[in-house]
Amino acid sequence: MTVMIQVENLNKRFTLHNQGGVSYPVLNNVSFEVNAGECVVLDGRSGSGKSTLLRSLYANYKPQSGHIRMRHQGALIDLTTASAREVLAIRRQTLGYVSQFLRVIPRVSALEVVMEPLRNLGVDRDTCRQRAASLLQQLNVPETLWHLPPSTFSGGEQQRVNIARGFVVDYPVLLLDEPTASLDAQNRDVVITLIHQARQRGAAIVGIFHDADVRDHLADRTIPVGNSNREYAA
Ligand SMILES: Nc1ncnc2c1ncn2[C@@H]1O[C@H](COP(=O)(O)OP(=O)(O)OP(=O)(O)O)[C@@H](O)[C@H]1O
Repeated sequence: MTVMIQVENLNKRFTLHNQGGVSYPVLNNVSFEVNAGECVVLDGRSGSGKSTLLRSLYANYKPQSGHIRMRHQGALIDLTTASAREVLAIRRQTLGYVSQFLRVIPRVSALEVVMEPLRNLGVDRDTCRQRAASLLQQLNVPETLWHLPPSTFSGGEQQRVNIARGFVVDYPVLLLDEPTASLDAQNRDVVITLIHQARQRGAAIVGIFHDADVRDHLADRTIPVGNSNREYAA
């Protein structure tokens, strides 16, 4: 078994500088590992820190202490000490992240939005276009929308464009924050299939899924997230 993600004694605390510096812990000594070909689901009540953990795994948040190691080109690299340049390289080649909402870029078509991560790897335009079109088709995004910027798309259409963008590269590690939240049953099943396929090709997947059905279909394991004894400090 190949360990792809190794989290060790992770501590994350937020400090609200505009609220008199009040600070509170969200993640307390979190440790776990995820192997290639495994899908683990973060489990905890609302506000327990699931998204915070996922964003920390994407190096959006810097923890106060602990380690987050990702296998990138064969070696485990600690994201908590990696340089900005290393983090960008890891995101480009190794680490995919599907957030809850699409970050809409004005004037850029849905097809281009989906193609971009593959283009950034130096893949030729035709291959990128074919791969992006195939994903948009699978996710039932009507072809009439492909050449329009997604800013006017419905919530579910934007989410499907976001999912296509997240799956256009065969990332070795995938982080999924509620990818099925605004989807109907048919499209939810397409996303479940895409996640299954990613797992089968050996991706390590960490997800947040509130839908119990989706969790049951996908979870090899759940990782409890939570801090029942939050202590506030000024
Ligand atoms: N950027 C931030 N600054 C300050 N506090 C934050 C920040 N992000 C999250 N928090 C706080 O950290 C706690 C955990 O939030 P988080 O979004 O990780 O929870 P969650 O488990 O994903 O919740 P949900 O299931 O409702 O989406 C919450 O109390 C939230 O208010």
